[in-house]
Amino acid sequence: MSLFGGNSHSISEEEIDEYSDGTVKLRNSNIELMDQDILYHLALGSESHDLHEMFGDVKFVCMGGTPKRMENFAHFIMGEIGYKLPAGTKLEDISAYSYRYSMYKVGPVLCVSHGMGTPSVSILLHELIKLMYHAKCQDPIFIRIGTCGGVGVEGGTVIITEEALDSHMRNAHEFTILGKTVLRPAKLDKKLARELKALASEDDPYDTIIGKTLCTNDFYEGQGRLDGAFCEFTETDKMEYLEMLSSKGVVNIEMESTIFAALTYHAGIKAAVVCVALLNRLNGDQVNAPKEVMHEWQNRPQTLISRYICKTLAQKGQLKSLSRGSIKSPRRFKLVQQESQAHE
Ligand SMILES: O=P(O)(O)O[C@H]1O[C@H](CO)[C@@H](O)[C@H]1O
Ligand SMILES: O=c1cc[nH]c(=O)[nH]1
Repeated sequence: MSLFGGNSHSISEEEIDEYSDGTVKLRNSNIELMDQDILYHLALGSESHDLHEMFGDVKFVCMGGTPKRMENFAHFIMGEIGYKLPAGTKLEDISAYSYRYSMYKVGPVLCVSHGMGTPSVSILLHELIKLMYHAKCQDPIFIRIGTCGGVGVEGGTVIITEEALDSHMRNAHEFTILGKTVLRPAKLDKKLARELKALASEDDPYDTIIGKTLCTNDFYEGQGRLDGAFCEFTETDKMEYLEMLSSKGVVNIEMESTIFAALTYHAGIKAAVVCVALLNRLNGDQVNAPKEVMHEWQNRPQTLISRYICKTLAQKGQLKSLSRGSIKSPRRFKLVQQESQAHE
């Protein structure tokens, strides 16, 4: 019997046909009937802003927990794809006046902070999916660039999620809608995950692996930590739990992957989750690596995603046009191309 019973709505073959022009179709007919759609938490609206003009060229929507990480990523990707801002302008936080999320646009790349945990990511995804719809974006890809705890995996390792599991080990996300439980499949794009893995280089001074990710609703008790304000289990209980996770192929734990996978899949949008481990949970609970070390670690998923974006744009012949003739780091990109071809 299907995990999703009668209340799930996974995409059928006919529905996939709906997406064949590449634009994002909303599965909510109410939106079309509204005079305007206010994307409240992004400080944008379908009448107050020309969303097609502002965002119609977006191809990659990259998300991560903190505003600073996403601002850094925006600057980094700008250099990598050689994007030049119009003269006299600087990178601005488009959603600054929402005081909720931060959003930066670098040509076809949107960089958005999502906060911590399911409710925060869920609200953002509803509004970003509607933004893609209003802007008539074609085939956007959503990528979460995060941090996590490794399970048998050392700090600094980059982990690409192949399957997101909830705390009951289901490849699904549980919603409560009108007081009823609705389970939706939490499917990420397997081909995209493999493509990302192929962009890891043997010269990278760290490992990049693919595995299952456990998504929890809490950082402390929910992830089996002994160091929260409360703890009603023993160290032995914790280790048995982590070993059980490991025996089922779980390599990391974080807090957004199932909702991210479930909502993007429900919208027919290809998605991936790439996180760097901040510690190996088999060795402890406290995140105590030095700040500079953690900062460098957090660049690693960004490097992988940048390789993917550069490769995709180059394949479409769009890399040079972004920089109006000058690719800032051609040597680096050539290297990346060689690496990915070698892996293919
Ligand atoms: O680094 P980010 O993207 O915030 O993700 C991870 O870090 C937070 C916990 O510290 C959780 O949101 C978890 O999923
Ligand atoms: O252990 C960790 C580290 C980062 N993020 C998490 O959710 N858990």
